[in-house]
Amino acid sequence: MTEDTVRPAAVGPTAPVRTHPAGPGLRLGWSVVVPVKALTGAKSRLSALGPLRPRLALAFALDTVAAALACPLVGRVLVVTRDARAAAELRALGADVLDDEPGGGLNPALAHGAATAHRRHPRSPVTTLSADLPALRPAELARVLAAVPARGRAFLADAPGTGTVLLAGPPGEPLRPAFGPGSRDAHLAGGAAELLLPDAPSVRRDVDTPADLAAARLLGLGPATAALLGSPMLAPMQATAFTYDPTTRSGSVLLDDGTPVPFDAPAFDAGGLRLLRAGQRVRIRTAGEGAERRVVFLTLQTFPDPEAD
Ligand SMILES: Nc1nc2c(ncn2[C@@H]2O[C@H](COP(=O)(O)OP(=O)(O)OP(=O)(O)O)[C@@H](O)[C@H]2O)c(=O)[nH]1
Ligand SMILES: C=C(OP(=O)(O)O)C(=O)O
Repeated sequence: MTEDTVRPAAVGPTAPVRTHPAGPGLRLGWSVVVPVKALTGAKSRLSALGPLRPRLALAFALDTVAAALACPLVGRVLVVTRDARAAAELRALGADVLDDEPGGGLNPALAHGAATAHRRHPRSPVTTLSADLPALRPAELARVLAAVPARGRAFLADAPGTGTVLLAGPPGEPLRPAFGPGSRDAHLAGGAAELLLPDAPSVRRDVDTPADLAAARLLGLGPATAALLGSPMLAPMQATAFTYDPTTRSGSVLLDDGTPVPFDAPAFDAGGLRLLRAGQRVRIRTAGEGAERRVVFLTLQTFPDPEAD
């Protein structure tokens, strides 16, 4: 079976462009449902960022929602979250916020958000949008939404091609979300059409890992994420390896003023090293202050830094 035959529902940039019969004064537009996990548990694969991780998850959501609200085809953004801080900051941007009931995780949250959107705006098509798209550009989102066929559900895979960043459907049609590992295949198997757009890298660039963050930087980060990562604590600096435990892949470095700063396995892994010896000169990035300060990225001075501008 060829790749094409296993994608019977695929549509591409030549698919008919959907238009909406918006009369004068009517603001139909897409309803965009954005799920935002409670910040304390969000983005666990970015744990190398230590205390910065929840703030980064919020910055991703702020940049995603701001870009969606700036998209000309979007009528409104409905955030689904149980996080009070995320709710307040995203509401201030102009999003509507729903509580994360029934609290069963991502798919029930999305089904709840989509059902509410259908009820409140029955003539609008509905799409989900992941909240971890810090490089999202409004014009690229418009290109994707314009390519959604008028009938049936359609989805856009994430940049690695295994997950899903967006699942869309016509007014009134339940979205039947199947997010989670391998969701691209699950949505395809469930009968949704795959959108095959060559030209929407910022919509597909979800950020789960430090390498994803480096890729998003190259596309251009939104203002909230850029401001957070531009903080002086995250600037690269030199240090000296002090301790290293190969069983836990954690240890500490000494800054050039003699201050020890710890690192854990995700920070070590982010730099691509296999081992470290006391006394080696390293290049690091740190986050947090005082006793909270820790190394979030570490590599040998001679190795490339994937986060480098
Ligand atoms: N409302 C809500 N959103 C969720 C939930 N779980 C995940 N999300 C959101 O769904 C999208 C995709 O989730 P993931 O990429 O797995 O994000 P994550 O769970 O923060 O990241 P990891 O901890 O690395 O898996 C993001 O917008 C998350 O904020 C949930 O239980 N409720
Ligand atoms: C939940 C998903 O996101 P991620 O792959 O980013 O965890 C998904 O793609 O279905």
